[in-house]
Amino acid sequence: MPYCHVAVNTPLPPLTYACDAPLPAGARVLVPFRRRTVVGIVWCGDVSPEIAAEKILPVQSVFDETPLPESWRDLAAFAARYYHFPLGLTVFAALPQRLKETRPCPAPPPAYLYALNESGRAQAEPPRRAAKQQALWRALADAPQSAEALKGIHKGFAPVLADWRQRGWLAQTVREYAVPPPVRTLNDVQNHALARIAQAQGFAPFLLHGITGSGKTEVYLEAMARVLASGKQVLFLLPEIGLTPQLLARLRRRFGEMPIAVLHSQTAAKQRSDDYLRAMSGQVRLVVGTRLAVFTPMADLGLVVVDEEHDASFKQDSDLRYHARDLAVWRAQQAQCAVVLGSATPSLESWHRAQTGAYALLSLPHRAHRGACLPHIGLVDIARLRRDEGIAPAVWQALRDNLNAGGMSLVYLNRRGFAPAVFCGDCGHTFGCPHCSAKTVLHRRAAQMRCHHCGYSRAVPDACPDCGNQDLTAIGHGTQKIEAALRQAFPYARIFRADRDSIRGRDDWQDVYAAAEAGEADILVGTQMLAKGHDFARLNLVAVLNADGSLYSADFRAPERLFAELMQVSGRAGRADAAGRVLIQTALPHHSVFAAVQAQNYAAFADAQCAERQAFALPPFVHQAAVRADAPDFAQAHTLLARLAAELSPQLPPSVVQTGPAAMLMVRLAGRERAQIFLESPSRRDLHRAAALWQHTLQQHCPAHTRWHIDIDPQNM
Ligand SMILES: Nc1ncnc2c1ncn2[C@@H]1O[C@H](COP(=O)(O)OP(=O)(O)OP(=O)(O)O)[C@@H](O)[C@H]1O
Ligand SMILES: [Zn+2]
Repeated sequence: MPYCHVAVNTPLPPLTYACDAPLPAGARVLVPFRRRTVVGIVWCGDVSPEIAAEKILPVQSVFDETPLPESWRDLAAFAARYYHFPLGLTVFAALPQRLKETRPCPAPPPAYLYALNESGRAQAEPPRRAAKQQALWRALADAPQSAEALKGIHKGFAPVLADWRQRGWLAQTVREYAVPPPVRTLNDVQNHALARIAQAQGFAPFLLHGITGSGKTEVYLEAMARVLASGKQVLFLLPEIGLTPQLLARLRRRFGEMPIAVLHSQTAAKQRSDDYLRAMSGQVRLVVGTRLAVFTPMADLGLVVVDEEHDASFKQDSDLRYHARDLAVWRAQQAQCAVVLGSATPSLESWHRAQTGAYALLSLPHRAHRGACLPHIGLVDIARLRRDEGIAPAVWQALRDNLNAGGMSLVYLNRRGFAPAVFCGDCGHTFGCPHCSAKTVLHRRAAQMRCHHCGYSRAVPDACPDCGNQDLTAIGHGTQKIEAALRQAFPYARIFRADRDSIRGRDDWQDVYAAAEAGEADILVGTQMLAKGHDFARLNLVAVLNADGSLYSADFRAPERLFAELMQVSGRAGRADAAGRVLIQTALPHHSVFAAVQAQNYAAFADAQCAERQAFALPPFVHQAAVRADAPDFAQAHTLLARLAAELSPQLPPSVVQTGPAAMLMVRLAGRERAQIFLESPSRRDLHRAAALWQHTLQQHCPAHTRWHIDIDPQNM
């Protein structure tokens, strides 16, 4: 009897089942597991059993679906190995919801074109009184028609079409999509970058470093167009908030009716599995999405693009802690195609690779729109200044002047809610989250105090729980409070706020965009949502209200992140004809990050940071892994790691340095306290050996109250 290995959604390695005939690897099956029936993916279709044959249960049923291709299985296997995460869990993390369910998930039918065939033409037209049917008939006699086109002629076309097809009057062909001609001509530097990408043979990683507004997106679009025109597939990854209606509209403009799979966490389950399967079968050639889209099976991948490659949202911070950019590069290598990582402020990891020659560097040093230049960046020292509603007098003045002159302004702060802290002026009581080492944030409209880390919320207290004082003070400013202050100061201005509270669905975005794009907004107030990727011609003033927060952080990536954030948001100003101006409020105007931001010289900043990282033996000069444990009580997590560290230390490869255990920067999260150990080595192989050792040990020695995980290339401390 044949046996197979099946990956199921558990930490166990693939399990052995019996089957009637060898099964194709990648097939979706139902298998009995712990007295339930679960979905599994056949990992090896024909194996010899390692356990007694009578103990092996049979596969219950095999879905009649196309198996997941080998390239996809290799990707999942690689991710499981690299991130030291169980294969079964990795496989299921990479599948869309519908494919994890115990029912068939048929592939959606391809898009067809319909036309009358010989026998159809031989029939009489429908009678005149059925005017709509007659219109359908004529269209079908005229030329092949898509379902959308027919719907435009007659909303109720479907039953009519079905009837005619049944009578054998119709021919149907799978619809082919051509790539429309380019919308605009690229400038010389864009063309140069495009040519390098287009000429690449085999695996070819590029770092496209282009300042904000330099036309990187246009380069991606043209590189994508060439690959799509050749019939191959393209994977285009963007950060969580880069997937805006504006970008989708740009893709539509460039690629016309060509189907695009758009995959992100908010895509409806049915749509996601449909798109997934369409990409797998090659029906859809262009896949656009956030980090999870990196797992889309694509049979004929010809190009991978990662926009804003430095963005932290490409790294998943739970379960399978993968970095979508890094997996994207791996996929390009697997498919032997080009991969373009683009950014105005590349991650130091990618920059370093471009410096050492591992990636080819392409540069777009100027803004693309003729006449647009980089904005002027000014610092507003707020250490000694009195601020009114969190805004310095110079910034108020600039906003007022710009409003009077008919300009559009963006007020940026990285803090949603009304006020970041509420406290009691009498006894000093502050309102922390009971589950995290964080303060709760006041959301005034919802009349709640919320924790932005775990989602805890409570009603706004009437009085201080310690001393009964009813006069509680809200300190600091969130987007809601700033919006209120701006509305009061400029009652006639058209003000829009965009943050995760005000923007829930696509329509909310659409409203803000439509207004901003049409130049019908005077002031935009918002968080990172507004900082990235947008291109509003009238926007000529950016005010950054709180830039300093992260400079007090102990995370060595803080300056890199702040620089990127400030360059991004500054980059929204002056992208078209209006000259741009940026004002950054800071209490630390002499900090070196601000000098670099003012100079708007990424290369100089990156080289200085790299020199520092090298001196302190930090990434990208060493590779890191974090081993973390969390428990109800810090001591439990700490003790476990300390004990195992002492045990494992003599077994580690000599190049691996092990530090800790120490508390995570935010110790308490959602009721658990967290400790971590860092493993560092200049050798990837040694690091992986050490991580495997830890994984193996923790699997055997972790007490029930403690959870653990390994984070390879951790981005958070
Ligand atoms: N060759 C060109 N000729 C004229 N205008 C161009 C050209 N390329 C791009 N643009 C325009 O310049 C602006 C910036 O282009 P694009 O959005 O592609 O830049 P980007 O580098 O992707 O921007 P960012 O990273 O800041 O989001 C857009 O308004 C775009 O339409
Ligand atoms: Zn919390």
